[in-house]
Amino acid sequence: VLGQGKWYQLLTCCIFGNEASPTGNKRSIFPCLSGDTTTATAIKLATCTIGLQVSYLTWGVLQEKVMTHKYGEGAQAVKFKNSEFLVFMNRIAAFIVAGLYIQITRSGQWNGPFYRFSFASLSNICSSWCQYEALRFVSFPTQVLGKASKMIPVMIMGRVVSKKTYQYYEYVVALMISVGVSLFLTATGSDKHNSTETTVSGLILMIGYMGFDSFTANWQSHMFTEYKVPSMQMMFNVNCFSCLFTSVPLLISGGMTYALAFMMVHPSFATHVGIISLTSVTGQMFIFYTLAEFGPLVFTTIMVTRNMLSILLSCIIYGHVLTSQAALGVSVVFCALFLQIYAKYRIKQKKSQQATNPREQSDTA
Ligand SMILES: Nc1ncnc2c1ncn2[C@@H]1O[C@H](COP(=O)(O)OS(=O)(=O)O)[C@@H](OP(=O)(O)O)[C@H]1O
Repeated sequence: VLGQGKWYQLLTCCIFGNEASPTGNKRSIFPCLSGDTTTATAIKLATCTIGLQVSYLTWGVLQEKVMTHKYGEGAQAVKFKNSEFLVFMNRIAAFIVAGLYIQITRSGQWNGPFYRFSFASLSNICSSWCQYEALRFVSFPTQVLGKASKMIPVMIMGRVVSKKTYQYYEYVVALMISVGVSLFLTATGSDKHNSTETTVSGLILMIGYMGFDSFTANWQSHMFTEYKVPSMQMMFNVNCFSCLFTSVPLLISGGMTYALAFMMVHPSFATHVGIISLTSVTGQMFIFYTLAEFGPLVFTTIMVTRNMLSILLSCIIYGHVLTSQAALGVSVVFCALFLQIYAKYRIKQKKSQQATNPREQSDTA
């Protein structure tokens, strides 16, 4: 009787999960983007890049505005001082949207043990915490510069988490992108006004950020391949744990009461938070779609080149001239991306040649 009860089923699903459906993660968030041809893959990749760029560009600008803008009039104007609340709002919005999507499309497919999603949630929260804490010891531009080399830890973590092996050219590409983005960011003045001295604590927190961040993407990718988890279920499950992990400290510290009272007094703050959460939701939809379709390395490449592309775009729009160092940085990054595409094409060509050759031999025989 116990073995057939609803609660028993729920418990086993949480611990062991359901059996993976063979079409699991093929149920895409963006059903219009289907197909495996080169053109279809290129369209998917372009959509992921644009989606991540637009979402996180708007998100970044608004988040900075909310944290630096003073709400209220004259001498009574005050700044909002609780970044943890913004992280919580982003997670709860993502949780609600993913839940509504699953409910409306009736696509609930509970693949994989539920508790295993908590690992990605915990490491994501830890990476966010390290990132915000590091800003007390290193300047924001220095942090952005440090993140430029994030592809290498993602590759190392890929070996640890999923025993993934990378080709030599992929390490070369990662190194070239790290160097190119760093060259570009230092040339465009992104590392000027470095008022905060970089300390050992800052360095340790940045290493912590890289470790947790690379674990998150690799673990999610592992869950996608191992259990065929659909992207929206990943978003729902990870954010379910994240809501729990972020709300408890907020409630204990009184941050939740402070933030809700701030919202009541300054309705424009509530509007800003709503818009940030919305951009965070679209950002997460693109994160999980990109991870499911292309894996953690491509996802990190898009995120790493994100800052450079946005500065480059503003230079093009406003007609700013790039310094020779910045131009060199952009050239190195584009050469690396070209090298990656070319190497993948050559490998694919070699594989198809190897597959067709035996048939040709048997035909002639
Ligand atoms: N894999 C994965 N899963 C879920 N969420 C993720 C993931 N990677 C990045 N993020 C969230 O995206 C926000 C921007 O992250 P980063 O600052 O690390 O991005 S960047 O690499 O510097 O561009 C940031 O959001 P906040 O935590 O709300 O600040 C990250 O938590």
